[in-house]
Amino acid sequence: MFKLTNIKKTFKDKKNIVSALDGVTFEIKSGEIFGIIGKSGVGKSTLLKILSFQSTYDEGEFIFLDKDTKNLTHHEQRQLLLETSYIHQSFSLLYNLSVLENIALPLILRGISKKEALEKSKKMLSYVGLIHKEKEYPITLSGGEAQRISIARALVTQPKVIYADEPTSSLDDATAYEILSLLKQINQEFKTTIIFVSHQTELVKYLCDRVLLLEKGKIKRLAEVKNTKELVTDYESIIWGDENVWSNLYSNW
Ligand SMILES: Nc1ncnc2c1ncn2[C@@H]1O[C@H](COP(=O)(O)OP(=O)(O)OP(=O)(O)O)[C@@H](O)[C@H]1O
Repeated sequence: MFKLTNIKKTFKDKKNIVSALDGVTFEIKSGEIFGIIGKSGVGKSTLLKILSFQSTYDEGEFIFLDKDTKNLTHHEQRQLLLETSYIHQSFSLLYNLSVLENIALPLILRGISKKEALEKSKKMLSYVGLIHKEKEYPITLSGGEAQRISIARALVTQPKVIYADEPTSSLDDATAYEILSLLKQINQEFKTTIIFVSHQTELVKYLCDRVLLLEKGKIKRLAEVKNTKELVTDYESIIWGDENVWSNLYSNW
């Protein structure tokens, strides 16, 4: 689905030239949950911005859905973008729209009638378990609820890929696992490719099929993770349950 070959990206400020990505080559397969990790400043955000078409690259080749992304027309780029969705650490909900309207927004922006958009959004709201919140405004939501709404909004357009940029960084552990379980469920049910950037290593191990470790703009390691396929539905069971998810996570890394 994604094929990057020798991607390079530098930033220039008044004094320095910073090599943010220095010859990065890898592929992401359709239906995969792919993690990107590394210390602060190694190039994770730069890579995610390139993968999600928010930033250009200086050298190399980036193929997405069999299309070379270098010389796309505005229309071609928009068509590719329509296959993608993004969830953020800060949820990025619009606070003057209701929960349901937030979810419907990407559909309305794509020209779908408000009636149809709201119907589809209600289904998504049920899917993420928050139909009782449809008339509420984001200010009333907990962090976990807000992220579920943001996931519903990402999913309502039936994207081929969801970019998840530190989506659990501002959540407590239990809620973070619930959110990752939801992403795992989405991946299993809809075959959505998920690209997950996080510094929370245990969560990366829980969620991802393969993980890319960046160091100073280069790939240090790219390997499969023997993650558990279980969905975490009950936090207590993680710690005290017979099926000890924690020990699976730790022993397989
Ligand atoms: N717009 C920019 N202008 C100048 N330098 C930049 C810019 N964006 C990133 N950089 C530099 O590129 C390097 C990689 O930055 P990047 O944000 O990709 O790292 P990161 O791994 O995402 O870090 P963090 O985990 O702290 O977000 C850093 O040295 C950073 O200072």
